[in-house]
Amino acid sequence: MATVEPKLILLFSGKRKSGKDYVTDLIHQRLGPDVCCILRLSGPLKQQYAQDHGLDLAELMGPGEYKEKYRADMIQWGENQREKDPGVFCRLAIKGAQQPIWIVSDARRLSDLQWFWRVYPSQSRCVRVEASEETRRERGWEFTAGIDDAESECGLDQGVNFDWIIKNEGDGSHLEEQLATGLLSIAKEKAKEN
Ligand SMILES: Nc1ncnc2c1ncn2[C@@H]1O[C@H](COP(=O)(O)OP(=O)(O)O)[C@@H](O)[C@H]1O
Ligand SMILES: C[C@@](O)(CCOP(=O)(O)OP(=O)(O)O)CC(=O)O
Repeated sequence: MATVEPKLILLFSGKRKSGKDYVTDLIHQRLGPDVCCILRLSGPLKQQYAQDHGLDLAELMGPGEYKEKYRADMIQWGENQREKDPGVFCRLAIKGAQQPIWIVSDARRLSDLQWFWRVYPSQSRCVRVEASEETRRERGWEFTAGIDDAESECGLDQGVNFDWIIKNEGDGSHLEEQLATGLLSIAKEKAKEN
């Protein structure tokens, strides 16, 4: 099925356990599956990695220790693929998307953002989910050298002027209010463009 030209692309990034999946799931629930879809750059990466290495894809896609066991090698494997073709996982992730709003839940590198800025310059907005290390630890994060100090986690720490920053501390008591305000602001901006 051909990919439909989107009207808006929200490119989410954030540290491990900052709440990227949690927040994007909430937005997806709010807007509904007819209006928006969640696209994961890690989806096609994990699919190919699992196939190449004879691993359990469902486990790799899950939140547990299995993914963490292979994360470092997946990162290296993925970067090797990106060196050959920077947009490879972006193209695969959007394949067949039909909804007008795309939520990319896991942008990690400038090359990810640059691909969307180049191919969909007027539709792409960068969103950062932020949480303190304390909150992230409460959610099960532990600093891991070679991962939390590498491009996969730090690639967007500098040099990006985010269109929207979402603070997702603790139980996210102010999260709903931020989502309502942020989505309304983007909708108003898009309405002015058209
Ligand atoms: N605002 C929140 N309230 C309650 N639980 C949250 C909140 N944000 C994240 N979580 C939980 O924290 C864990 C990590 O969130 P997740 O979205 O998987 O992080 P990321 O995708 O950034 O690694 C998950 O168990 C998720 O349900
Ligand atoms: C190799 C990866 O794609 C693995 C990403 O897996 P997830 O997207 O499941 O990670 P978190 O949700 O942040 O815990 C990272 C990369 O550098 O491409």
